[in-house]
Amino acid sequence: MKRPLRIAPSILSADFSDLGQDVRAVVADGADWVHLDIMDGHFVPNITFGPPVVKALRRHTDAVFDCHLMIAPADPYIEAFADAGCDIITVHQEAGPHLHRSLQTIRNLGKKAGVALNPATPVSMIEHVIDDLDLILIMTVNPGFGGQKFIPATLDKIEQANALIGDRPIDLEVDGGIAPDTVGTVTKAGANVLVAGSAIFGKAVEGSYRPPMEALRAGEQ
Ligand SMILES: O=C(CO)[C@H](O)[C@H](O)COP(=O)(O)O
Ligand SMILES: [Fe+2]
Repeated sequence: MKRPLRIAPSILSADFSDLGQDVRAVVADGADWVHLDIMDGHFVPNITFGPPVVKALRRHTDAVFDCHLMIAPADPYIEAFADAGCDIITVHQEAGPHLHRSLQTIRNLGKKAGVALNPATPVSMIEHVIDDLDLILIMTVNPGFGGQKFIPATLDKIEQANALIGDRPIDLEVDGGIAPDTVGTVTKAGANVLVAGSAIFGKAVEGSYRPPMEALRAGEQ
């Protein structure tokens, strides 16, 4: 069963002084989801924003908010992000000792549950929670910053995650260094959700995000 290709622009590379406008623009130009990077300055060496900003952005669009929590611990904040308007809540496997509990908390709040794996974390770490997942996020850079170079060693993990998913209705997302020149290999390996920040917000053509998103779609293999 082939999963549909989705483009999820990461607003980490958007204009932080005018996020509402950039979110509206990228959705109007054809984004499937909006990817929100939540960083705490502890799990990753960078700080972004929390539930109040998610809530403020929620007023600008009905698009799916794909929320990537790079925070540890995550559990105390899951409900706040759900209430703020996240649709998909992804926690890192490395963020705490009770992944199964985190995923159940997310689903019990009526949200889709995702797990993210850092480049050094093996796919085998999530074998026993596979039926508790709606999304697997394979980090293709070390989390914390936009504009980094894709790590080719993560391709094997995309293939392994794709095999683990099998026919289950689970999205396979990649995040970091995704650009027209890397889309082919990651989609061939099985990824169907492409997160991209700098390759979309840094590549507008005459103010439109449509051309860079079309360039990503065109790279699918
Ligand atoms: O989670 C992230 C960083 O931790 C971002 O989603 C990701 O880096 C997007 O940026 P780019 O497409 O520029 O690599
Ligand atoms: Fe992300």
